[in-house]
This record gives sequence, structure tokens and C-alpha cells, in this order.
Amino acid sequence: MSEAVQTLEGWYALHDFRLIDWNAWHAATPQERKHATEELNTFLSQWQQVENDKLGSTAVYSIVGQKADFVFMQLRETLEELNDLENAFNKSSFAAFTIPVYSYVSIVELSSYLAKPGVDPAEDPELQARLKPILPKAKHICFYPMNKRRDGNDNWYMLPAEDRKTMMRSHGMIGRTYAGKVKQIITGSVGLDDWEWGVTLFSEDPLHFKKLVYEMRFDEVSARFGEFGDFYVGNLLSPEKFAQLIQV
Ligand code: VOV
Repeated sequence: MSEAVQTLEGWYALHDFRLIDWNAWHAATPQERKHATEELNTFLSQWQQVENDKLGSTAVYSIVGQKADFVFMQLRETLEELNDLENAFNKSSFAAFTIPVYSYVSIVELSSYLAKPGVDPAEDPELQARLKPILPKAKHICFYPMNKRRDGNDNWYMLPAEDRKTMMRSHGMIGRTYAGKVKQIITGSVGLDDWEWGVTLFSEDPLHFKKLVYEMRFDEVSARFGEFGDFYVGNLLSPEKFAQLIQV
């Protein structure tokens, strides 16, 4: 059996993708829309407070294209908190005007492929900050789930640890050339959801997503072993932008 890589886990993550039920929203009275908008704003403020208290983090983005209209990416300490917040939101009058279309459950993960020897992760403030990150409020988001292939000779999980480490080093080197351009949050989802990882990228320029993902396609770990789900790309929704989005 090949040696499993050790992983560190941080906050649990829920990506909650929704459509707006525009027919129902148009059919609602101005009072109903006002009440629903106020409830939405209450949730956005509550989540901001959780983030200010460093007990979790929330990112809110519109989604371009027909897969969804917006996404709430939520990070919290426990799975119970994530469940509570989605249920509380589902009971709101604004949620009644939304249609859930996709969700993804995972946990912020760092693998030890490139770990510094002799460093105790529990004592490393930089690692701890990466495990419990305040989500960037960059202009754009890109999310997709992925697997590492298990197929014949291309079985990631049968490779010796050294080979995986070499490939991950190359992956990290490419990633590093995007420092300051793309921020990645990798969340692990083996045993939690349908794919093995969620990849969430943040950038001020969506073209950086295309360049980075394309460049990685030529790198062995992605070229031989990467399998990808649907891509979701979108734009930052501040509370003001959200109000504009639902203005009819
Ligand atoms: C912004 C760029 C960027 C950078 C700097 C970066 C660096 C790194 C490092 C240093 C490490 C290893 C240690 C750790 O931190 O876990 C990783 C780990 C990982 N990555 Fe990555 N990655 C990036 C970006 C980046 C992208 C764009 C993708 C999607 C791949 C693609 O083809 O679409 C990705 C995937 C992953 C995954 C799935 C893992 C876990 C793999 C596992 O087997 O455990 N990643 N990644």
C-alpha cells in the first residue's frame, strides 16, 4: 500500500449555489420584496459579524451563465454550524424566492507534500491562518470540484509518496508564479461530497483563472491525474450589488 499523505484540516466549507425565481420575485408585492430584501440583509450582516469575530467567513458572488445566479461560500468551525446557517436561511422569506441548484460540502485542507520539516503545524501561525482563512473579497471567484484519477497506470493513489511529492512540487511552482494574482482555497471532500476536492480561486482579473488553469493542464499532476467537474465563475456581490441584482 502506498503511504497516504498527511493532511491538516481547518474550517468546514459549504458552497451554496442558487437561482433566483424571477417569476415569483416579479409576482411578489413591493411589500413582500421589501421584507425579503430586509431579511437577506439581516443574514448578510450576521455573517459579516461572524467574520469580524473570526468565527468563520463568508463570500457572496453572482454567477455568470445559467448554472446559478449567486453563491454563498460559507466557512465555519463545525458541520453543525454550516447546517444551522443553511436551515436558518432556508426559512427566510428571501430564500422562498430562490431555487437551490448545487451545493458542495468540504473542509479547508492542506496536505503535507511540501511541509517544512520540524515545524509543528499547531504552532505555526501562518498555517493556522491558511486553515481558517478570511475569504478574499476579490472581484471574481472561480469554483470547480476535482478528483485525482484512479485508472490503470494512472492511479494517483497507487503512486509512491516520493513521485507524488515531486509532482506536487511542480504544481506548487506553477501556482507560485500566480502569487498576488490568484488566491486558491483548496477544500478536501473525500468522504464528504461527490468529488475529492473543491478548488476555489479568487482574483481581480478572471483572465488569470484561464491562464492558471490552462498552464496547469500541461503539468503532469493535472494532465495525467486531474478530473474536473463543472466550473462556476462569478463577480463579487457586496450588499449594495446584491440589492441592485434583485431590483426589479
Ligand atoms: C494559485 C495557485 C496555486 C498554488 C500556489 C498552489 C499550491 C499548492 C501546494 C503548495 C499544494 C500542496 C500543499 C497544500 O497546500 O496542500 C497544493 C495542493 C493542491 N492543489 Fe494547488 N495551488 C494552486 C492552484 C491550484 C489549482 C488551480 C488547482 C486545480 C488543479 C487544476 O489543474 O485545475 C489546485 C489543486 C490542488 C489540489 C487538489 C491540491 C491537493 C492535492 C493533494 O493530492 O493533496 N491548486 N497546491
